[in-house]
Amino acid sequence: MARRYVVGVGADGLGAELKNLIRDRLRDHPRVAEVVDFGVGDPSDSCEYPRVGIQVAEAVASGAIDRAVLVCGTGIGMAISANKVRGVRATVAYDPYSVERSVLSNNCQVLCLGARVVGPELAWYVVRQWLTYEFDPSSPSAHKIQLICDYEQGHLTNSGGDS
Ligand SMILES: O=C[C@H](O)[C@H](O)COP(=O)(O)O
Repeated sequence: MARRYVVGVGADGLGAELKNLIRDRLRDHPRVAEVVDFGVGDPSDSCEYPRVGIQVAEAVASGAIDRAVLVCGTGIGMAISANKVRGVRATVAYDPYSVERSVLSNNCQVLCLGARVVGPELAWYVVRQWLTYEFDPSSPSAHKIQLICDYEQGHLTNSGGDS
């Protein structure tokens, strides 16, 4: 039996309409146990993207939600904001390979989309594909994620590479 996720959704005004569409469709998705909507719901809402992105990422970090979809104009501001929260890995991705690797290589819990970049059906396709993947903690990628976690905790001492 495939795991079912508690999925958070959030947006600024530019992303509100696409976020609402994704939210409504996620509610009927078999891999989704619950959808938590962090707003904003109205395209005229002037709430800045970092306020929503950080709030949603903190919910991921605390374990209140498993994964999240964040939408702004490009997805970029949401990804930057969410990645500031310790333990959270967020990415913008649209092509199938990047969507797959964002989970299987990078264990990203947050997918960010740009409402001014993709249409609603491609966005929904990407979200559905993203839900099919689950990170394997025993994979060879796991220790690389651990290095990021170590850095976040102040424990990464080597600079790596050729130095
Ligand atoms: O990344 C930021 C988003 O695209 C946001 O929706 C718009 O930000 P701006 O108003 O600063 O361009």
